[in-house]
Amino acid sequence: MTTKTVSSRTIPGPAALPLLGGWTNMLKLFRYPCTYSRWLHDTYGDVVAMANGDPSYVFAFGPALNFHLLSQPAIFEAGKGTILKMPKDTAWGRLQFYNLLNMNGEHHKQQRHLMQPAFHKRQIGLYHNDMVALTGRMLERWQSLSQIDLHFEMKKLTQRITVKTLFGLDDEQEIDRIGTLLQQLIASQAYLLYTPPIDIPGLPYHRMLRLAEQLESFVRTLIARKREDTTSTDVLAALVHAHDEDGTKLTDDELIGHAFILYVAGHVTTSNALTWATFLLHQHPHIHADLLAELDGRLHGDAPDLQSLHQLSLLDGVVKESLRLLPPTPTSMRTAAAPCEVGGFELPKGATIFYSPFVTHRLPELYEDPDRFKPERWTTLNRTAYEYLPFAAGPHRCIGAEFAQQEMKVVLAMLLQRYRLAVVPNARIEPKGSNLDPAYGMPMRIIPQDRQFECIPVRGHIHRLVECPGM
Ligand code: HEM
Repeated sequence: MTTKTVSSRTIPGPAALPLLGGWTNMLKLFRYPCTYSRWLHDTYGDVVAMANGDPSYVFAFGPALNFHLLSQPAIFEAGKGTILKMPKDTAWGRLQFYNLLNMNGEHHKQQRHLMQPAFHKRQIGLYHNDMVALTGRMLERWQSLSQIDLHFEMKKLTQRITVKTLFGLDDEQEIDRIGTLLQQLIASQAYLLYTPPIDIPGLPYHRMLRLAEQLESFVRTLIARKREDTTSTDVLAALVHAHDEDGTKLTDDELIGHAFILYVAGHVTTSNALTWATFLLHQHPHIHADLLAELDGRLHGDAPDLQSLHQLSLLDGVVKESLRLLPPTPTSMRTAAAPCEVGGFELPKGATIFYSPFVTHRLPELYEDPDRFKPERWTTLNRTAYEYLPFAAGPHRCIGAEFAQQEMKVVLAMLLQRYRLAVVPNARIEPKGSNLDPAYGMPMRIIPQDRQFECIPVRGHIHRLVECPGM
């Protein structure tokens, strides 16, 4: 066993403003997770305190500290937001309690073990037809349009794919109705930061509880249906029938909580990843042309089947590289379950430790020309789980990683063969917030695929994040 020397030095980092403490620095991090975290790393090094050296809020950078943090779940716990204090005997409390992202230890291990088969490669193959059908319907609809907000369209598509594959619904109106209910529920969470959790009509908390009850009742009915029907191939059906070696199954409350978090964790991240991948391709006409040649050569205008998805190596590189450059979860965090050591500094129990896939992905010692979009690098490059981690690493690694990559490939392959999207000239392009949403959308003109690839100049914060030849 190696003994670590613990430093008595103050942890380096930015100063905090009087009275406001570290809040202004936190706000900068939540608003600009990429540029701010990169500045912290460049200025202060691998371990940074967010305010005046306070060890309760620190940032840990680089593959070695990613490993330290993510491979020791007993010391560095996931989740632990304030929402966990919500009463567990409400519909909303149950949704939060039965949520992989908030679970730790044996409980997390057991629940994850039960959920894993629903995300096995073979099982994800069963969701393929839904991904193709819903993408095809969106592309048909685009035929009558000349301009779209690609981000809005991708959100709608991934929302539909998630609801369809999760619940196995066939009726499009029902898919949209449940999608809207889930969206309203997510949006109502934001009010919890400003308003008291008091269940009185008219207050946001009351509204949130009623929405959670509606969702709960809808999923309970579906669960009952799926228990009867052993032929369904959706995620919920797989979870309903999943069991441990000793026969243990997921309870209804657990199933409802997992269904909700799969929706929350699955669609925003994937829609942003698709938006940025498409944008990056349009800023790189040569790569765009090469990718279309690869798709033409294998698919001849058709939707990809599962087998051909594995043969499209440039498409694979494009997906990997866009997730490297603009990962939809650029930073995340863990909480110290006990006093601990990080990078030679002692941290107290309860300390919040942030880590950054984004900064790791931009380290020049790991990635040559780190700010350039070079999908071809992935034909020879091999990186460890802690050096390339758009889906995190360790026991909480994204359970939907294969699902998301399959979905991205299906959508990109179908979209690019049919249309050439061109960014509206001079559009303001700015990835912001904890999921890198394009803050001003992604306005694009729709042109039937004519292979006249061009790089159209844009303005905005994106120039600080990606070096494009034409930008
Ligand atoms: C490009 C798309 C996606 C990205 C970039 C992404 C990223 C991540 C990351 C970084 C984490 C770990 C967070 C942490 O603990 O620090 C995570 C966890 C998770 N993701 Fe994803 N995700 C994506 C798509 C999906 C999809 C499609 C699903 C479901 C269908 C999903 C479900 C989950 C769940 C349930 C967890 C919690 C896992 C656990 O705690 O054991 N994600 N994701």
